[in-house]
Amino acid sequence: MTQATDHSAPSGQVIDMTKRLPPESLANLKKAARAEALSSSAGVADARTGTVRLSAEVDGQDVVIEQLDDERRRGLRALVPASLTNPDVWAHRGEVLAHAAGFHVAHSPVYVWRIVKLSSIGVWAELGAAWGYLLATEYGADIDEAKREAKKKKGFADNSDVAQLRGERRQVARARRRENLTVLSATGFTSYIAAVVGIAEVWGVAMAFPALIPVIGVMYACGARELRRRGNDFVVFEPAALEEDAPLTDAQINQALRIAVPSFKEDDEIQLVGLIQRADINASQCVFKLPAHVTVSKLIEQREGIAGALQVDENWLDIQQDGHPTRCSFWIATSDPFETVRRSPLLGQSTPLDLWNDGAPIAYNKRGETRRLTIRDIMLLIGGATRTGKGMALRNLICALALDPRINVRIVDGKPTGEHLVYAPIAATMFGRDRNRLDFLLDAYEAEIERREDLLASLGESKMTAKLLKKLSIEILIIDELATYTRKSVPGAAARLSRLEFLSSVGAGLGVLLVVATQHPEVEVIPAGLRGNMTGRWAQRTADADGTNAILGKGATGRGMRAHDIPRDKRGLGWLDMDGIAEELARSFLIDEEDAGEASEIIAVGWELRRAAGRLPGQWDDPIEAYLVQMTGLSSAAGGPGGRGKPGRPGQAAADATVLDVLLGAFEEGADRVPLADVRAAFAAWSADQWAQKDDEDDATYEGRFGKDLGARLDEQLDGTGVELEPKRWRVGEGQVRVRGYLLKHVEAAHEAARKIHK
Ligand SMILES: Nc1ncnc2c1ncn2[C@@H]1O[C@H](COP(=O)(O)OP(=O)(O)OP(=O)(O)O)[C@@H](O)[C@H]1O
Repeated sequence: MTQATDHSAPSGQVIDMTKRLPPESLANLKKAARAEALSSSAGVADARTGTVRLSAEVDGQDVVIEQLDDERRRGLRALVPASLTNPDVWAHRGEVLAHAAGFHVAHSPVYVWRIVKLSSIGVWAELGAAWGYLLATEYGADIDEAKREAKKKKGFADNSDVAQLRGERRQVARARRRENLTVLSATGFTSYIAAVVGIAEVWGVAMAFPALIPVIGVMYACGARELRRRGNDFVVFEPAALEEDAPLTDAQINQALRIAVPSFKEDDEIQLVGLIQRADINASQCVFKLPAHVTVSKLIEQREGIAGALQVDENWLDIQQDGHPTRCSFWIATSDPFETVRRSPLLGQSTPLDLWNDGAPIAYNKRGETRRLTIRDIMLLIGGATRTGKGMALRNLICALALDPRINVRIVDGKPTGEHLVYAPIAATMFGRDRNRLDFLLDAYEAEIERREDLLASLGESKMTAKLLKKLSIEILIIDELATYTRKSVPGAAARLSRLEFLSSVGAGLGVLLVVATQHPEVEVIPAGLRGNMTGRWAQRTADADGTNAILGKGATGRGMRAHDIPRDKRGLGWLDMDGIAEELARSFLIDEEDAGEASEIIAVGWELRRAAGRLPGQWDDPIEAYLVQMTGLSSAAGGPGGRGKPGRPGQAAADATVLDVLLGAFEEGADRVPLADVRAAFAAWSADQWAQKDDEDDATYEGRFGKDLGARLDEQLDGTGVELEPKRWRVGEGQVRVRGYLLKHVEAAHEAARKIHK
């Protein structure tokens, strides 16, 4: 019995807490309780739950929760080995039995034929032996020999010896036929035949069959003995376990290892630890010990051969060391373990996650185990061809990040699709396709790294720890389609790459993390230096082996990680290579935003959790966004005004901004003029599609196009005001370099004139 809880309530009043919970929390609680009960050793709902007794039922105590005594409840069960009470073991045994029964029934005509054949051999051999005994045929050889001797020695036939032997044979044969045993056997045999015929006549042939079973059994044994005497192998019943679709047995494993692993010799055998059990609807698993001279690593090397011997795809097999080098955890599926799409465990989550300790659930491996990315020191690289599931991988990650308010998420999209806009409400920073702004963001990150170094030094810490999370958030920068910013032809790519490399090398210890995704896994886009710092790598289907190696590192394909062989229809499946776990195939969970709005749901929960914690964009002083606003006049917090991934003037909806607003925002604080280069940067940050330099555009063409478009848009906005706004020239620095740009007083005048007319 558990102890009554001390509290101050004067009487045993029952409060129904469930009535106070919101419906989805109640549903989650029920789900958790069910899961907890099901995971109990008995696996039934009442195995761990107890009885609640109210004060009316007990003296002197308010509420008593009586829990079943574990020891008493288990009773004898504690003495029985766990493998015998494990329902998965029984399920597997049931499958083996059912399969064996089906197999042998299907093979019964073959068995009947073999038994009849063997019995016929037995009958024939025994009749021959009886015949020889009764006629004393063993004299035949002696008589022949006597005949040959007589001819050879005297030159003419003297058959006296022969006659003597023949006489002797007749005498012996007659004596044998009169022996009691012979008479009895003959009488018994004829009576037995007469009885069988009688039964067949009276009750039918079917009833006579059981009466024939003993004689068939004897004849079968005689036939088997005869074949053994002749040295012939014979098999009547075939082992059901070795059939292609048979459930896993130790016989199968032994046979497969003998075929595929050279060091596993003919007389070697595995030793099962516990029993084979069902692991999933389509899989079995077991643990076994290997002979001392065969290690698990040898089995892993020969994975492909073992799979072939067991007649399954290599990816349906999982072999892991379990403790010492000769103890193996073996898992095999009878169909593709990644066939079924699994939904994210984040769906229905309503409480904050602790990604520092528990990690973000991003994928499942073939055994169905959840793979978690601990947001502590991870730098993740996701690569793969187009439409292979990189976006889904990021969705799993970002949705989990949204649910931990201690993490600042910054998303820089290199693609025009806007697929990440759904995350804007929780994103501390979010913008797309603006490399100038990314450069500013990297400036801010470098400053943040310095700030953190100073802070840690002042606190006497050398790196980020869980305890520091209260003072310092985790910063995570996610760049989708890295190539937009780092391809060689992109202006500033080399400098940007080296800054990203720096960030990935020093950030981890300071809680500044980097995640990049690309569909161009080429050395030019992800050089070895950057890739080497990425402690997590996830290669989804790539175009070729070079692409795989560019993501996973040199020699990855040689080690069996052939991401280019992943089937096209298995989107989201990839080779995951993370520090701390063996490289393995893993498929991202499905979060269906397109048809079911699931990402929006999770982000809404994250938004609420962050709002309550005061960690929504705008609710806290963000030095990084402040720097971006200072440099560009535009904010990209929560995806900028309106959450459209386009930076805008702080406090203004991006959709409503005018070219004059953006131009005004391009002036640095206190500056009376702005050079055209900064104006172009501000416009590109506002709307990259329209104002940023295109990849195939040289500087002169871009500046020409920009000037023309800006002039036209300003004229349009100033139409009817009588005001004209043109760039001016001035000289700067010692060299008196000529610069073109706008003067603040002109822009302000134009802004005011336009405001009046459009009011
Ligand atoms: N784990 C998964 N389970 C089921 N479907 C998935 C999974 N991962 C991706 N998909 C589906 O595959 C398709 C492509 O996914 P996604 O958009 O993530 O690919 P991508 O590599 O980001 O594409 P792009 O190259 O266009 O950016 C989508 O329809 C998505 O729903």
